Amino acid sequence: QNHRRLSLPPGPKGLPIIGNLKDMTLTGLWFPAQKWAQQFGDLVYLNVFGQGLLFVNSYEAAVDLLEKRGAIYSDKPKMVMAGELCGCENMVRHHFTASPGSDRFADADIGLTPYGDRLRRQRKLMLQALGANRIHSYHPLLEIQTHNLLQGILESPDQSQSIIRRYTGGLTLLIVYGYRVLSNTDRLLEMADEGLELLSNRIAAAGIVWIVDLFPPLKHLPLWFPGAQFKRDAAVWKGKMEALVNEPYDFTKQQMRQGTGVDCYVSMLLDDAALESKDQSVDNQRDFDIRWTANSLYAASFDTTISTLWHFFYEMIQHPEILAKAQKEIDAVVGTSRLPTFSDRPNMPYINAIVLETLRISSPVPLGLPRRITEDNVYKNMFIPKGTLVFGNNYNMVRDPKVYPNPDVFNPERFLEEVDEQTAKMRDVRNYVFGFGRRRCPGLFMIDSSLWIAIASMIAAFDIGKAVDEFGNTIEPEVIYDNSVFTTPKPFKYDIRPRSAQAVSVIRSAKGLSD
Ligand code: HEM
Repeated sequence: QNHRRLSLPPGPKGLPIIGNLKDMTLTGLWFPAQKWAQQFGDLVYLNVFGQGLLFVNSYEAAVDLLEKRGAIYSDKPKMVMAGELCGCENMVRHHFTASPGSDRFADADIGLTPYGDRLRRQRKLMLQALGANRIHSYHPLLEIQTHNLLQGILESPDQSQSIIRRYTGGLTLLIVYGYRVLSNTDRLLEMADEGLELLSNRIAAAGIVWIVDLFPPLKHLPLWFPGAQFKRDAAVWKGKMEALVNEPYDFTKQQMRQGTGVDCYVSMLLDDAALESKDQSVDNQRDFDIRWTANSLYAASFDTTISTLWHFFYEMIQHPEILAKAQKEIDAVVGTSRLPTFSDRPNMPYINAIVLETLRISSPVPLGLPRRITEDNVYKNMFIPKGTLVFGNNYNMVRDPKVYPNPDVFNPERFLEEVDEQTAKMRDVRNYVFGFGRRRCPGLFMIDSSLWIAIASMIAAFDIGKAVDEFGNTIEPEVIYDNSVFTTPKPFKYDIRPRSAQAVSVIRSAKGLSD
């Protein structure tokens, strides 16, 4: 075809056969990706062993390709390792990858187009239960879970890092399954943590190119075969991933049968389904879809939430003046005799601006989750071959100095400036960090609420500053990334303490999970 003569988008030069393998980093791929964007422009193309990788670096190009041409830019990479071998095919369909045509799918999807139809069905469920008009149903749970977070930090400020991890995992288990995590050694929480570690750093990491994904016939290697370690790993990982999907889901169903459940993602959807169905039962397909979407939510919300919260702490430590200004706003609106609630939100624009700036500076999924283009395509005279993996480089977009002057500085005020409508639209960070078009993050209303209440409550209750070591020296916090998909920083030390004796009693008396 003629357009095959057009040139590919520009990018760093690769080597024969391995292509740009050496340019790929296992962690922090968004850093070189930003440099390539500055050097080569809106589209950057690389190849690894002949597999094309396209980085979409500007909002304009993301809208043109990922939204307007969504029909061919919304597929997910086929990852034999994550999907077939590790058993994640049903979950990763929306989260990381897709593996159409597997047996398990065929069972539940007779007569339907395997890819498009399932995706539409499952996204509909997620938007139904997590859409703007349902999100207020979760507010009581979010407030209670946040009180638990504050109480945990109050009792053990030195362990606030692990308390935040527990809060984040527990938050998702609570809103998705109505499951209350009451101890650090909760079994489901530990299972989920391990499953996620496997998924994002081992199984489906964006920077890792599994040899079996490049050469799918390798999946037939016998387990004992030298070099088939990936298959042995996969067999173990698969069992773990399946337990992670089934156990919490079965818990919710049991609670519902006993009449002891709370309103959560799974129970709301099962109730909706039972209302819709004539015989009051939930059909297998719906059951399957709810089960797997629920699990995807866990995976999708954990690292993203952690990333935002740790960046929030880092910025508060670096900018005591911002923390003080935020506390002043809270004291004026909420007072000091109670904690903030969602009804205070409209009256606290500065806290809102901190939430937006935290989302911007953390860009938790900096390169989006990879898509796969299903047809050859031409854009601005550049040829993009079918099968190319496509990354929406939102990390670069939220650092565009034309839209966000001094982009590397944490400055909530940028969201409070009076600007014309067009500039305000371009500055809306939610247009970037949640991705684009048909695969845009369905959790954006949830995170908007959960992040707001967590940030507002922590600012109301605590002073946060630099930690001091045993010799009295200040410890400078440092953000070091050790994840390949999300901007989750490694833990760093900080000092956190209640603002006053009154804050202590307000925190202690707030309604928590065990009340
Ligand atoms: C600050 C927090 C979050 C950020 C920045 C974020 C960002 C993203 C991004 C960039 C994508 C890929 C979109 C694309 O391909 O264009 C995504 C997908 C997704 N997110 Fe989020 N997310 C966050 C939190 C959450 C939460 C809390 C949930 C669940 C409650 C969630 C559920 C999902 C799901 C299920 C997908 C896959 C959608 C699909 O492929 O169709 N996310 N998210």
